[in-house]
Amino acid sequence: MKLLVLHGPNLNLLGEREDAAGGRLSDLDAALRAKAKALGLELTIVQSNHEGVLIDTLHAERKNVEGILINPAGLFTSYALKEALEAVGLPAIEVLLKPPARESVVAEACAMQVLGLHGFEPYLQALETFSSGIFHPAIPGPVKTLGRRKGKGAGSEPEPTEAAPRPTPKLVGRVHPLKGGTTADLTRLAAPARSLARTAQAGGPLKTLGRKTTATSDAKSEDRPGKTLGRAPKAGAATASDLLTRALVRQKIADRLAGRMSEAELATWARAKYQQVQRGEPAESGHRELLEDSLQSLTLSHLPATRMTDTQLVDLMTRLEEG
Ligand SMILES: O=C1C[C@@](O)(C(=O)O)C[C@@H](O)[C@@H]1O
Repeated sequence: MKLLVLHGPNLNLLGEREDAAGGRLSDLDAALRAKAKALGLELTIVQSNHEGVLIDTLHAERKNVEGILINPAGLFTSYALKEALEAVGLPAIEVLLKPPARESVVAEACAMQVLGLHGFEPYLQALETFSSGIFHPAIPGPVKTLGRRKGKGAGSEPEPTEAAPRPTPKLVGRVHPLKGGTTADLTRLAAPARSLARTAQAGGPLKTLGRKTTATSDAKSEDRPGKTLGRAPKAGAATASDLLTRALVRQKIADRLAGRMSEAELATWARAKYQQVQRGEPAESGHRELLEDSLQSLTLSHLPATRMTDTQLVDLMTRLEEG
């Protein structure tokens, strides 16, 4: 598998501008090449301080590679980079050695985001995720198995046909572990990627990476028995009309199917809702996992590589009805 690795502005000074535990950019590239060799991946690595060069590289390499690993660095809020990734339509993972000061826009066009605190681990993690085959069309994705654990081996699923879309990969919850987080929090970001790969290989529903990264969200995000639907958990939190329910998601999908909402609007809504739930806002009791999985699929449903057809949207509505 061939991958494009993009390093954004100032990463040429990695290890010089700050005390980076992992070393300099040349060390990072050496570590990436060694890991890629071990995993049987081929890398094209480009660093640039210029947004346009990064975009031109994406365009130029789009037919030569099957995936993109990008650290946009200070360009993490670039809509131009985000749109370039969307235009290219390849599975992408955003890697940031340190969590950014604010939400990454580039992450909106990526299937996953891997954040780190020390060393080059998030980059290596991303390579492992690519090599797990999770983005490969032969692996059945959660569009079919969402919310239902079939326990089948990947080999028992039929190969997707030309018409069948690629599996929907999962997001790393766009988390900010530095806000009150510790190194231990970040270790928890690394572990689920391995479990995700294993789950993908087993053909089961994919796990969320980086979900529940802080103690607070851990505590809040569990479904508590007896929790009343629609009760606002605290002042300033979600109101009943904001509450994430299966009916609400079904309504949004219906709006999209009826043309009242565009593909991109549905994806943006799903992303925002997913983030709210990750921050601990309530979801319909007993259905949190199905709702989170549905939002993750919808978040990616407008991207070429992971687009959901109308039939799949209807199928998802049915699962939400049954679930
Ligand atoms: O330049 C960088 C480095 C970075 O991309 C990282 O990988 O830690 C994080 C960005 O927020 C910052 O602008």
